[in-house]
Formats: sequence, structure tokens, C-alpha cells
Amino acid sequence: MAISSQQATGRQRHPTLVAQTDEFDEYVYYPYYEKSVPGGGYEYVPELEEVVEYEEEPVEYVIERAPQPSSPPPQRTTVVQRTTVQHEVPRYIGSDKDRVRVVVRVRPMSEREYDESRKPQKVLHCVNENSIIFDGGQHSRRFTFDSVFNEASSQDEVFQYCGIKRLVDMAIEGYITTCFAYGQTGSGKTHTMIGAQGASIFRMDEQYRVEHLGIVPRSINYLFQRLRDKTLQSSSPYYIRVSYCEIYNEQIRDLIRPANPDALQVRGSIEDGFYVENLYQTYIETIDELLTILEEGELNRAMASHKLNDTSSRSHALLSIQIEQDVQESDDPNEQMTRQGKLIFVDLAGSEKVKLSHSKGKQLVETNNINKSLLTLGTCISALSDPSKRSGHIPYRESKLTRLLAESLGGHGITLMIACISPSRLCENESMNTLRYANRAKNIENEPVVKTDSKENVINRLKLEVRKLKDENNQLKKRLGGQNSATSLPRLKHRNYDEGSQTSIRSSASSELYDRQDTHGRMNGVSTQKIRSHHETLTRENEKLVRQLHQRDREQGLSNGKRVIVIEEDVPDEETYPSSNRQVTRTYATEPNDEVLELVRRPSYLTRYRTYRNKSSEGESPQRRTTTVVRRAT
Ligand SMILES: Nc1ncnc2c1ncn2[C@@H]1O[C@H](COP(=O)(O)OP(=O)(O)OP(=O)(O)O)[C@@H](O)[C@H]1O
Repeated sequence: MAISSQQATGRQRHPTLVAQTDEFDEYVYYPYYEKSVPGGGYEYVPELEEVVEYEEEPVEYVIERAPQPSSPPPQRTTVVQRTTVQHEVPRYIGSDKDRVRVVVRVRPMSEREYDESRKPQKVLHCVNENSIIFDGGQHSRRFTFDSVFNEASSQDEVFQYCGIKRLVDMAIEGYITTCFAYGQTGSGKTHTMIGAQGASIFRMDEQYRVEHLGIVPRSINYLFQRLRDKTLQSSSPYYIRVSYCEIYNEQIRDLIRPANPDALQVRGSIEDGFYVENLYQTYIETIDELLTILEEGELNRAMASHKLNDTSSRSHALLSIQIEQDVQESDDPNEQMTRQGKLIFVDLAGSEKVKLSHSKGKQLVETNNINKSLLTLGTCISALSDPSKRSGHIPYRESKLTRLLAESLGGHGITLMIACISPSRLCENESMNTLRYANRAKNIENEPVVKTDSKENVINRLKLEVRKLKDENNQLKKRLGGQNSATSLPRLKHRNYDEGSQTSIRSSASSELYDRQDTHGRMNGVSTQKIRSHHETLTRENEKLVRQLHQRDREQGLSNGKRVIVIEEDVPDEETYPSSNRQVTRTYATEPNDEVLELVRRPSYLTRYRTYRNKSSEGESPQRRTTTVVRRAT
């Protein structure tokens, strides 16, 4: 890894600083600026600061990612016994209606809660696998849910018995299924959905991963297992299409392609309900590809640190996995349909009391937006759970979050809510609120329907998308001035998740069968398989071209939309103060290549994210530039 001074941008060049960190085999070269500081000595001014000065408009907002703990958070032994009774969840729909299933997970008390609370510390007691007692001193109340998981419940136990497997199975059958985590900030939503330590979980050793991965990666694993089994029995292959976005300050941001130039708006249509227009969607074939999207998307999410959570998500994240299969539903070969089941995972941002979290400035703006959208969600849940109000006006339109969850709450989907709570007395009011909403959500009834569309419609829509992708491809090539080399598709890293992680769900057996069917099942001269694979090739090629464009912009000093990694290291300042303990911070800026990304994810390093939004230059929409600052944990 070497950045030469020619490659870097800046106004003045100084001799290249050469340093070696023991994490790298190679030297890191970085042109720096020396500035004398009051009191003597020099400060190394990183290249990046110069780049920031180039921006046409000063920074709009800054998000900082707080230090990640270097090892799993210490846990006190809890007195609650591990539950042994299996949580039974009915697997399929018995009638036209399907109630929203609600499970509650109580996380262990944190160190801070142990230290700060006065006795008695706990207000929640899990009585059995369905009931929980809230004992708030003044009054106590018992709640019953589909499942209750106590502080000692493992990640695997939650996955096995919360009912998510049913949702995966139903999505394969063509239903739209949603699993969302709800709860106050720091209550364990990301821990439950993604895993311990958030996105860093993917870089932990295997043993740790197996134990601590959350529901989303476990469900992805289960989905692929099921699809592999089904593919062997079925003559028609499955196709998986993924999108990942976040709602941050009521703006929708693409987490797969953070520099997506399209303005992302929520639109509504009779056939599709509410959806995000222009959201980047990509076909994937292997579990590795999907896990890479999940990990990268998590790393792109807006995070911050506040008094209640060091790694607080500041946005609602929506991962959507669409499972498509062409089916013959009647004897007429011209009447082919495509099933379009969907599995949606929503990790909501947590509600937050400013008095407790001490949020200020930009964080306060975020908090207000989070609380506002959660309030609308609460209002929708209340209205939908009340039989006298259910048929009246439901205020879905009042926030982007509720618009996008409309199908899942009172619509045609199948829904699972995971309410996360802390047992601590310090969170008494918030936990009670969460339990109340969870209790109401139990009464919401959906009317699930299998989502199908005629194969012809699907082909026409895919054709439109392919046309758009081709236009984008031409534009990208033009902007690159014909100097692109996107001949081969980008390869995704093998992450050894399970032995089948690289196995395509479109196995050779099914392709053969499909080819046979294809010769009879052509429509408008093009098969859906071909058009999907064309779509897939173009999305990947465009992704590669976008990366090349960013690389070129970086080399030419145009920082718009790029991601920069800055490595900070405290070293003894031996040159200026040979015999003192004074330290200086050396800073190295580099592009996010594989080695550096590896470092970002290592738990022994602290990472902070800063995201800047440039003012749009004429004719272009604003783009974000994310800077990741990496520091070794002390
Ligand atoms: N079941 C659990 N077991 C052990 N630790 C947990 C558990 N649930 C949460 N934690 C720890 O509590 C802290 C807060 O959890 P997490 O970040 O998942 O909360 P959150 O609800 O997603 O918060 P926010 O809404 O602010 O993003 C983390 O350090 C996490 O590791």
C-alpha cells in the first residue's frame, strides 16, 4: 500500500513522511504538511484537511462513530435461569388474517446501569417463556407475548424461537415478511439484529461469530439452506435481489451505494404500495455476496456516541431481500407468473430522552427526527390495534418510516416485532412504554397475500431497468473518457461463513432444468433468466465503473463522493522532545483498499466515521463523502 505524492492532492508538497506500523508489512507513505504550533514543535497536518478546504461548501454535518470495545462487553452473571422450554411459534397462516407476532428480549444490565442505579435495580422479571412482570414500585403489571427472552438467552435461542424461520419460509412462498426491532436507545436492537459489536462481528474469529451473530445473518444462512434444498426439487430457479437503505433525518440514503447520485424519494403505487424510487438494487447469487452487502451497509450507517450508548445507530435501516421465482400457476403455458416474496429487516433507531442521553447540536437534530418518526409509528400502531379506529385514517404518510412499513402493519404482509428492553430501574419509563407499544402491536391484524406478477410484467419492468442501467453505463464510461477497464466483474471476498457460502443457489442442476424450460417458456423473445443475468452483469459493471471514477477523482483532487480512510497513531515525539514522554499524533490518509478496510474492522482499533455532504455543483445532486478515522485502541 503506497500513496505517492503525485497521486495525492493538495496545494503544497512536502517531503514524504515514511512510517511503519506493526499492523502493516509495508510502509505507509503520506505527504504531509508541517505547521509550527504555539509552545514549540510541529504539527503534522494531514492531507485530508487540505481536501476538506477544497469543498465548495463547508461541512453540513459530522457524524462520529464512537470507540468500539476491544473485547466483548463484560457481563455480570444474572440470577435468571436460562429458559429451557421451547418457544413454539405456529409456522403457517391458519386463516385470511395473521396477527403481528411480538417477542420481547431483555438484555443484561450494563456496567453503567449497575454502577448508577440504587437498589432494587431491576424492574423486569421474566416469569416464563411467554410472560414478563414489570414491577415499577408504585404498580406492577404482567404482560404476555408470543415469546419472552430473558437476559441469559443466547443469540441462537432467540433466532430459533422468535418465529423468524417462519418469516423466511413464508417469504420463499411469495409473502412480504418483515422483522423489526423496536426499543429505546441502547436496549439491544442492533445486538439482536446484526450481532454483538454491530458490523465488527463479521471480522471476529469463527467461534465468536457462531455464538454472537444476530438474527439477520442467521436468517440469511437459513434462507440459503432452504433455497438450496428447494432448488434441488424445483425446476424453476430462485433469484435474490437486495437493497439496503437508511432513513437519516427524514432523508433516505442508499447503504449499498452511498454515493448514489439519485435523489431517493418514497413513492406510492397501487401495485407496489410505498417504495423507494431509484434505490440501488442488485441481484446476488451467494450467501457471501449478501453478507458483504450487510457488512458494508452497516459500516456506512450513521452512528454516534452518547451517554446511553457508545455505538448508537442514528438512523432506521431497512434491508430488503426479494426472492423471485417464475411459476406456472395454470395449464396455459402463456400464463406464467413470477412470485415476488420479500424478507425485510428493520433495525430502528432508538427513542431517546435528551435529558438522559445529553445529545446536543447535530445529535439533537437527529434525536428529534428519530423521536418524531417513532412517535408516528406509535400512533399508527395504536390506531391499528384499536378495532374502533382500525378502519379509519391511519397516519402512515406522516413519516417515511411508516410509509415504508405500511404493508407490514395492517397491510398484506406478515410481521414480527422484537421489542428490546433493559431491565434496569434507570430505564423504567422507557421500558414501560416499549412494553405498552409491543402489547398493542399484538392486536394488529394483517391480511397476507402472496405477491405475484405476470412474467410479462416482470420482464417489461426488468427491461426498463436494464435500459436505465445501460444509460448509466454509457454515462460512466463517457465520464471516464474511455479509459475504463471494467472487463471483469468485481469478485467478492470469501468469508467462510459455512461450507456452502460460495455455492450459488442457481445450481447447475436447476440451470439445466431451467434451460429446458426456457426453450418453451420464452416470452417476447427473451427469457427472464437472461434478462436478470444481464441486469446483474450491468449492476456489477456499473459498480466497478463508479469505483474507478472515484479513484480518478481522488487522483485529480476532486473529492466529491469519495471515501477516505485516515489512520491516526500516537507516537513518542522523539525529534522535538527526545527525553520527554510527549507524544504526537501521526496521520496517514489512504484510499479504502482491502488492507485498510481490514484494519477498520479490527476490534483493537477504534473507528470513527465522519460524513460530509458537499454542496451540489451545477446539475449534480449533493454527494456524501465519508471519512473513516482509525486509531489503535489504548
Ligand atoms: N442481549 C445482550 N447481551 C449482551 N449485551 C448486549 C445485549 N443487548 C445489547 N447488548 C449491549 O448493549 C449495548 C447497546 O446495544 P445496541 O447497540 O444493540 O443497542 P441499540 O438498541 O441498537 O441502540 P441504538 O438505538 O442507540 O442504536 C451494546 O454494547 C451491546 O453489545
